[in-house]
Amino acid sequence: MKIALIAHDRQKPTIVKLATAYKPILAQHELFATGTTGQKIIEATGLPITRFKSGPLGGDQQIGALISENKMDLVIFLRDPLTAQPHEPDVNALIRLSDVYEVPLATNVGTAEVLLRGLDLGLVDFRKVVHGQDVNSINL
Ligand SMILES: O=C(CO)COP(=O)(O)O
Repeated sequence: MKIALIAHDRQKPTIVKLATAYKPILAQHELFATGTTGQKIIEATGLPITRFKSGPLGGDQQIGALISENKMDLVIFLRDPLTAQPHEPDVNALIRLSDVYEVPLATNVGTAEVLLRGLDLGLVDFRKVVHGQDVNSINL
């Protein structure tokens, strides 16, 4: 599965802790991130991550574009609900596209943990249908 990891500045320590705790699960998947978030996770965990631009410089839009092509299966976006972001329209666009394409999205660490545990249990396998795998070969 393709997983996007994104965090606003005040949430970066949290996403680093999350990625460290769930490294064994994350390591089984293809990881993507916005620029600074990806850098911090790579430094802390050594996980291979494809990094896009920083969020305010278009990174959210780059990930949104992949969502619109069904090339992203799960998004963890730890938003800062208490700080205004200069690129709020990009943040909203990414979340909106996740809803349009029915991509599981966590915007806080509590939901992120549920999603990652669910991913490990195969609960996100419905995404394989999107990728053309025969529905009868998937335990839904
Ligand atoms: O701003 C962001 C998401 O909106 C995250 O970008 P960075 O990971 O580059 O800090």
